[in-house]
Amino acid sequence: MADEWQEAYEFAVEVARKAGMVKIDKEMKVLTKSSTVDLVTKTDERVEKIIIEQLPCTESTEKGCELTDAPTWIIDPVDGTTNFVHGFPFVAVSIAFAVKKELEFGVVYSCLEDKMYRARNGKGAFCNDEPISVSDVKDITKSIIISEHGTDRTPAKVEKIFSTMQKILCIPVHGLRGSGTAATNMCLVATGAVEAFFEIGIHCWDVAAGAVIVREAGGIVLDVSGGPFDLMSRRMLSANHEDIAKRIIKEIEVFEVPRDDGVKHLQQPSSF
Ligand SMILES: O=P(O)(O)O[C@H]1[C@H](O)[C@@H](O)[C@H](O)[C@H](O)[C@@H]1O
Ligand SMILES: [Mg+2]
Repeated sequence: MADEWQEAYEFAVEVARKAGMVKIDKEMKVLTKSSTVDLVTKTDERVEKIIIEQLPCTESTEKGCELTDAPTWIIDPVDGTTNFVHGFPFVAVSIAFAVKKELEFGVVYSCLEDKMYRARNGKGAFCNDEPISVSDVKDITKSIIISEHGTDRTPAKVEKIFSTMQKILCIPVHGLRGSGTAATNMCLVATGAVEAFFEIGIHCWDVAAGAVIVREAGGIVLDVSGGPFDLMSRRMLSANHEDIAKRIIKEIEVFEVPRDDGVKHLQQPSSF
C-alpha cells in the first residue's frame, strides 16, 4: 500500500508555515481562558481558523478532547500565547495527527525563530530539513532541564511546582530553563539543547506534536510518574535518556489536574 499519511504530513508542514506568519501586534485583543493568567488572543482564533480551513476533513471540537480511532488532527494554533502577547520571542504553531489513538506525525513551527520541526513515526526528526537528535548526556549534574509553572496559580500547586524545581536545581543541574511554550520546549529536548522537559497541567494540543518529534530524535516521552505517556492526562516528561528521566522523577511532586478527556484520574504504573 502507498505511504498513506505522507501527503497529510507534508501538507501539515505547509499549513504550519502559513499559520506561523503571525505578527506581534501591541493592539491585539487579549482574552482569558481558565484563569486571568491563561491568555488567548484574537490571533489564536484567526490562526486556528486558517489551519482548520486548510486541513482536509476537519471537524472542530470546541471543548474537551476525545481521542477516537478516527484520523484526528490535534492543533495548537499559538503555543506560547503569553509570550506572543508580550513580545517574548518564542511562539509556536503545533500540529499533530493521530490514527487509531496513536500519534502518526508532529509538526512544530517556531515562527519567530523560523524553525520548522517535524517528525513522522519511523522516519526521523528534522529542524529546517536537517536531522536532529537528543543529547547524549546521561549525568544529571551535566544537564539543563526545562519546566514551566503553567497558568494555575493555586498556592498549593505553585508550592509543589517550585519545590520540585528547587530540588532539581540543587541536585545540582547546570541550569533550569523555560521558553514559555511546551511545543518549543520539546523541540529543545529533541535538538539536544536541553536534556529534559516536564510539566503538569499542559494540554494534549501543547505536547502531541512534540511527543513524536522527541521520540523520533531518539528521546523518550513518559508520564511524570515514569509510567507510559498518556496524551489526555495533562502530565508529561520528555527526556534524552532513561537515566535523566529516572533522576527527575525522584524529585517531581505530583499534583492532580483534571484530564483533557474528562475521565477520572487514572493511576499510572511506573516502568522504572
Ligand atoms: O496556552 P498556550 O497554548 O500558550 O500554552 C501553554 C504552554 O505551552 C505551557 O508550557 C505553559 O506552561 C502554559 O501553560 C501555556 O499556557
Ligand atoms: Mg499551547
